[in-house]
Amino acid sequence: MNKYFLKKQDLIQSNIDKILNRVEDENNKVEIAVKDIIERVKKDGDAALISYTKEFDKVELSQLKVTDEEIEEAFKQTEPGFIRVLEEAKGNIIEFHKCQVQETWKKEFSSGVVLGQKVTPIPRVGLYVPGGKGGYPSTVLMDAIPAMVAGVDSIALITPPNSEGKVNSDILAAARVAGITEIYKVGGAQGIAALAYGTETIPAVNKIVGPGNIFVATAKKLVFGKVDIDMIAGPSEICIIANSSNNPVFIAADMLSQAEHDEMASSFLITTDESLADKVSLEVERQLELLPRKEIIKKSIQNNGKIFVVETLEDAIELSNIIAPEHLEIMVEEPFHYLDFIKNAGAIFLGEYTPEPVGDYFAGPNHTLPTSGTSKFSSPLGVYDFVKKSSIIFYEKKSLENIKDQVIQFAQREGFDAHGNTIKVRFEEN
Ligand SMILES: NC(=O)c1ccc[n+]([C@@H]2O[C@H](COP(=O)([O-])OP(=O)(O)OC[C@H]3O[C@@H](n4cnc5c(N)ncnc54)[C@H](O)[C@@H]3O)[C@@H](O)[C@H]2O)c1
Ligand SMILES: N[C@H](CO)Cc1c[nH]c[nH+]1
Ligand SMILES: [Zn+2]
Repeated sequence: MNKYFLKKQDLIQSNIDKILNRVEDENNKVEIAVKDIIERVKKDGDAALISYTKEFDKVELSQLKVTDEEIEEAFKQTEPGFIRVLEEAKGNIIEFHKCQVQETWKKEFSSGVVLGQKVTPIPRVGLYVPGGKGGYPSTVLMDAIPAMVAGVDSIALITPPNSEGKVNSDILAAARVAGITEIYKVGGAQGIAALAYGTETIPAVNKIVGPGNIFVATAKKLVFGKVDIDMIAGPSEICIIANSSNNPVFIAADMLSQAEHDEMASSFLITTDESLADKVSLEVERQLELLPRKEIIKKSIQNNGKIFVVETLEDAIELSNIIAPEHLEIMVEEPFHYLDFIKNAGAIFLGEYTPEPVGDYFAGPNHTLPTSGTSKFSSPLGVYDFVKKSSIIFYEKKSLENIKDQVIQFAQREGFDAHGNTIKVRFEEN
């Protein structure tokens, strides 16, 4: 694994972006391809979806919508033990997300003046659930539950079909557990375009959420404006801060957990201890040979597996804030002590006994998280993503009269007489 020795003066965003290969490429091939896909879906609707599914997922679909019978069948076929796990995870996810609910509020700010904010669920949302090898039933719960807690009325879920033209049965079982019934067998950029612009079969949505590979993340970026999106949730990332007191076996296992997702996933270790860096590097090589997805992992580690050796723990934190990782594990002793200094991370895992996959599957916080440095300005998927707000304003006659001159003066300064007239007609003889 590539090792970098960084001194304090090296900790500059542009340096780190170069090392991480996060430099914007104007000839971005993925973006060019995704633009074409979106245009064709806008023009040809379902026919484009079927054609792209044949090209990318290698399967010819006769229908895009999953039937109720398919959902029931998948649910019945799933081992009861796994349904219980889904139910238990669902319970944890609901409990966590209920804490995010924002209520409508209004209060009398001064006599006869009531102001407030009305919170309303977004009418219709689209959830993306990645295909992946075994599908992502956990993402069904993570995408759907906050939408339901927010009170969204209409929810469509899309996911790529498998080689038999079916949706993975664990995804359907998770959808049944979550209570999602509108499901389409389409993924990638074409699925995102369908949700944004609508096709004969798929009615357009107001907002698209959920993670996916680089094609999905790029398509979400490009349809933003026609619809809202949650964030850029692309290939997974893990960054671990550890020192000599930490176990290299744990660190390597945690790094490999995210490398396993995708050839473009990233795994970083930041440490003050060079001998730990070398132990982790060897341990990664040893453990990956034992894993079934070793070919993907090798590519991911080759592309984006990096170890940074820094001089102090303070530098480690500064570097982590520059990287702004999706997942940050703080393994050092007294991890809570460092929490205040972490500025940018999608999710923060504290201590040696909180490996990242606990958050992927079970703890309750959302696993749909900002990647590629976007945790500098984005948050985990949450109930807040599924609501919008309207301001509430009420003035009694007397209260309006008290402030009439100020409003009229503002209107005059901006040259908007019609604005000022709305006040004048109420208080002056016509
Ligand atoms: N950030 C998060 O919160 C989060 C959560 C879960 C998963 N993930 C990420 O989601 C991703 C899942 O990726 P995946 O590939 O398994 O599933 P995916 O559903 O995201 O992508 C599969 C689709 O990509 C499209 N595609 C593949 N090759 C293409 C090409 N050459 N041209 C155009 N389109 C192409 C196809 O339409 C295919 O159906 C991983 O990167 C994983 O790390 C991220
Ligand atoms: N680590 C992913 C988020 O980046 C979520 C996930 C789902 N299943 C396994 N992992
Ligand atoms: Zn994961």
